[in-house]
Amino acid sequence: MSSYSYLQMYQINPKDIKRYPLEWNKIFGNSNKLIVEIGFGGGEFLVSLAKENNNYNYIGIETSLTSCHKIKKKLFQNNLNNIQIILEDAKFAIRELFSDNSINKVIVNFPCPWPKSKHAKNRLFDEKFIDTLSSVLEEVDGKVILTTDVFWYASDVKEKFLNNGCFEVKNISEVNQLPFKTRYEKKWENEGRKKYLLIAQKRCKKTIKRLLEGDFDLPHQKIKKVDFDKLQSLVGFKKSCKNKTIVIKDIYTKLDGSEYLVKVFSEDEGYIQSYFVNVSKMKEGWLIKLDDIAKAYRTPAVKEAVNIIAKEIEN
Ligand SMILES: C[S@@+](CC[C@H](N)C(=O)[O-])C[C@H]1O[C@@H](n2cnc3c(N)ncnc32)[C@H](O)[C@@H]1O
Repeated sequence: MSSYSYLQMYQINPKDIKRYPLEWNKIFGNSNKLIVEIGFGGGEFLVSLAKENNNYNYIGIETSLTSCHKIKKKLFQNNLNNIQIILEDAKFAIRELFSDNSINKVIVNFPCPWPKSKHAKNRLFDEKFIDTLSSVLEEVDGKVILTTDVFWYASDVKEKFLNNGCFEVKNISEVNQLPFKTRYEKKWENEGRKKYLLIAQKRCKKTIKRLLEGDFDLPHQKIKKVDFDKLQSLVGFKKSCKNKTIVIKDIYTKLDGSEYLVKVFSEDEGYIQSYFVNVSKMKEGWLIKLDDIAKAYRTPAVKEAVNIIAKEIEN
């Protein structure tokens, strides 16, 4: 296992990252091609794939902490060091943590289709995510392999890949079984459902704009004096502008009044983070900064939150 401290099996600590996207070759300690599975669930597929073929590096991305715990056990049991696990929303992780032209295959097995139109925003494959894929997949050879039990979902994703203009998409085909059975495959088999395979292959050169570009210094501001009434009245503050939203939920005070913690929720293009901004007394004036314990990516909304708090409370 590599000595990179920001990737301790699955929890990335943005505080330790000096450069985005991540340098996966250095993390794995070799230059093998990358295969990413999104939503690996029980991890059956990813672990079997990594056991079978050691010539690739594998990355699993999941939003479920339980799934990450489960796969971690399997990695230890099988002594596998060619898999890294990321606990994160794949739409964010794939865009911010992978450079252009860096992933050989993205595999998605039985994603939730979110059938109701009011839930459509939760579907993994939307126009923006497909645009991300058009940049991070390897040119010419890079592929997305989707298996689903829902035909309309496969058709919908196919149309989105075609509309993007960067992909050659094969006809949706019915498959008997995956090379390694997943929990959901078993579940749908027991219900007698069919399985559909969609393969989209990248056919262009593309780059996209990322949130985590530029400077990653700890966001901070200094002011001479604090207006404490204004500070207390910040609870409930909300501001939205240019794909960013900042909401202040609460303020906690140290008993001696020398330090305040402002609880913030912020959103960049749909990616939500929650963290504290620290307001603390210095020898001269006050320092407003992202709190040291915050595990927040230093996105534009996080920087904006620090700037807004400083501006709003200055006396
Ligand atoms: C229906 S389950 C399928 C699990 C597994 N692939 C299987 O076939 O058994 C979908 C999985 O995707 C994960 N998931 C959903 N949205 C995600 C996202 N945006 N990023 C990463 N994982 C996601 C869920 O936590 C869940 O474990």
